[in-house]
Amino acid sequence: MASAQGGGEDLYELPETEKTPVTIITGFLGAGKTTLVNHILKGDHGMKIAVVENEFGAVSIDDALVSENMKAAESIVTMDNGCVCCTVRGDLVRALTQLLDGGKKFDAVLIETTGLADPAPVAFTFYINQEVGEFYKIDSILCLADAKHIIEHIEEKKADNAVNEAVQQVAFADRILLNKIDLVSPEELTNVKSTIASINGFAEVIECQQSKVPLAKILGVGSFSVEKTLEVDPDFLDGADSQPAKKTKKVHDLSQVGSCGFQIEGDLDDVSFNDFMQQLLQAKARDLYRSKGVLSIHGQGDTKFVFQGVHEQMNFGPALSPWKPDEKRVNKLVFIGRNLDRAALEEGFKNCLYTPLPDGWSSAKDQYGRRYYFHTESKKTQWTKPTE
Ligand SMILES: Nc1nc2c(ncn2[C@@H]2O[C@H](COP(=O)(O)OP(=O)(O)OP(=O)(O)O)[C@@H](O)[C@H]2O)c(=O)[nH]1
Repeated sequence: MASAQGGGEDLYELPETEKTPVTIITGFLGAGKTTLVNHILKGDHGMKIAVVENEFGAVSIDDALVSENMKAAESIVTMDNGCVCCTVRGDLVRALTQLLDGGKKFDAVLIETTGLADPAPVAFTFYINQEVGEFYKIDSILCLADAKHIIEHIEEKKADNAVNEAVQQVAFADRILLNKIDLVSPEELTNVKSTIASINGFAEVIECQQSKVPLAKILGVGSFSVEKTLEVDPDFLDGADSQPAKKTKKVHDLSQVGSCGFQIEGDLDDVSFNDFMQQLLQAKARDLYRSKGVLSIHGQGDTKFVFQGVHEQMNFGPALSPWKPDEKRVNKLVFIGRNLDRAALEEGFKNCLYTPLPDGWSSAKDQYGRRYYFHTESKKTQWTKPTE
């Protein structure tokens, strides 16, 4: 068998203390993983940290949302070729070996998995791949849990042979950051803590907001233990000494979960966009796990807007930097969720594009923020946008 930290014979030459510690950051979509990565990078630790990122979604938005803080990372490798747990032996191995090829020595590596990743195959990579196992060791598997939404995801029914990613993420963690406690009542907090404890009674649970936790509690903690992992998943190391294909486990079934990414050039009409999002949330907040966008709004000069949503929770505001003078105004939007109607979403988004009004028409907003249209000469007034 290949090297197994905390057990088994170690066939690799590099002593454990020389290996680069890797923190695997898991947690369902929108739980606060990127917020945690930013918190770590901004920390006053003097460590050289590399980040391996993985996005589930056709349009890459995270770059626009986190670029400023990411400058603090020594190196960033992005894997956008599907989900890290499904392509694990390809993308992840490549990303980690790419860091080695760069010749820099890092004090820590953070792997931010997608919210839909099953952490087991990610951790397994450290045992199946000789080069990865030789130079890296898992320091800890951290799971971000959104105190407001995690129970919903844990209770979600899956096909018999399919993994519930939210359960797996909690089960495999050796540290659980129970985030967004500002969004729950004390009773809800107690309830979510007992649900987590019923899945994983071994991991330390740290309550937090905005993923803010003392770094000493999460980095260099050496809390990953292969023995504990084997308690959760007795088959964890099956196949580690032979072919990866031997490891047949529950399937990672994302058949109903999809990512819809759209890009349109131009400016958006703010009222139309608001209406579009409100209607979407009214109809689908439960199924809409995650939404992210970068927008150019008509009448707002060079301000670039970003928004981030987790179910019905939406944050909207100016981006870290404005549109550059020569930058194309491309609005990007990504929705991730269950049973999403791509065509309807695309149509709805396209209808938000600002188009000039016909001659003589003007518009204003009433006291409720609703837009109405009026003809400057005839004084005709209407709610719908005039076409001529
Ligand atoms: N109210 C509240 N919002 C939070 C908290 N922590 C993070 N958020 C917000 O939750 C949203 C999602 O946070 P991210 O850090 O992007 O979550 P993520 O897990 O990286 O999301 P994915 O990469 O899409 O899976 C953002 O809008 C954050 O600002 C918190 O403690 N309270």
